[in-house]
Amino acid sequence: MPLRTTTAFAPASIGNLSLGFDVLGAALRPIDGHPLGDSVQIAGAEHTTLTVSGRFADRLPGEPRDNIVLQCYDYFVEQLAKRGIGAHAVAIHLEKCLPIGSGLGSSAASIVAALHAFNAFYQAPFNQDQLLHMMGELEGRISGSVHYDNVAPAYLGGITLMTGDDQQPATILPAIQHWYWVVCYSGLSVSTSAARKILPSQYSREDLLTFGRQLGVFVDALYRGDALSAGRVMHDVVAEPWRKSLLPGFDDAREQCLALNGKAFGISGSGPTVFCVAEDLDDARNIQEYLDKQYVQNDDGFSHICTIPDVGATAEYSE
Ligand SMILES: Nc1ncnc2c1ncn2[C@@H]1O[C@H](COP(=O)(O)OP(=O)(O)OP(=O)(O)O)[C@@H](O)[C@H]1O
Ligand SMILES: N[C@@H](CCO)C(=O)O
Repeated sequence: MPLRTTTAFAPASIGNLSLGFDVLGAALRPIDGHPLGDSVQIAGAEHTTLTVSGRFADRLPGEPRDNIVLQCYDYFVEQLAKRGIGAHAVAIHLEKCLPIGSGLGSSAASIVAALHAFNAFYQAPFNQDQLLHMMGELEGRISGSVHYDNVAPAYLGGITLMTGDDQQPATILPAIQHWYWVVCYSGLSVSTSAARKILPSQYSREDLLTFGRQLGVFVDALYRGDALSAGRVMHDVVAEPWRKSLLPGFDDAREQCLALNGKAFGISGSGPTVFCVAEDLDDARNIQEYLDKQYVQNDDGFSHICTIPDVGATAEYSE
């Protein structure tokens, strides 16, 4: 059967959700209907090439070999070879719409779109958990340590809980259906690897107990649809106290967004994007307006009001 041109899309995501450092993540879909994420197209070719387009394509490494998408291809081909499957040369095109170092899971969206597209192109040699494991490995190369809290929601959709089990790296939790998630990217860039290096290597017993309690309460609250309890425990004792120094205007933004009826406020992934949960669309619009005026620092910045989609990455074929 001839291999058909394949295009995959993977959405932006929030890592950590404040209370779940490295173990919770959520996919994002703007309510205005415009997709927020990266796309990768694969077509059969004589030589393997990578081309790029999209709003943030000019911020990618100049050398194609340094692009994580080409590294995904090499890794995918290695894994195919282990199963005795030969690879074809392909023309790869990345549409890079997420800003790099934004906290919106930009590298994860490229990785997920690429590996989902390769897998679909080769007619699904890997199952969902195997592919997710590969995505985590590639994300680890970029950020300095393997963490799934962007690749898992970008691939699976929903709110995901990382299990620590290679056989099934993530499981999907129920989302609070009426929550709006306002995300605002300031326009600055924060390197995930640098934002991990500034964190302490050890934490106090008090922080350990807070982390465990919050995570337990949050998961229980999601299963019971208890928005009040879920929102109340969204506090970050692991990263935010250290990372907020990298985010100009963070404390003011939190104070104002909570005063505008925000139910929880925090850093998206390693920042500088922040998120605020609102229960009402008018509140979400007021919060967005405030963040656009006060948190955005330059022309690269933007904001969206989002919900959490049930579906993560998608793939389609064309002739
Ligand atoms: N396709 C790609 N998309 C994003 N980053 C890429 C890509 N290819 C290579 N890179 C490089 O990977 C690194 C990504 O850095 P980092 O992990 O800080 O960003 P990020 O994934 O965009 O962040 P975040 O998860 O916070 O959105 C940068 O050095 C960037 O140049
Ligand atoms: N959990 C990761 C997410 C990075 O986007 C971190 O906070 O370092």
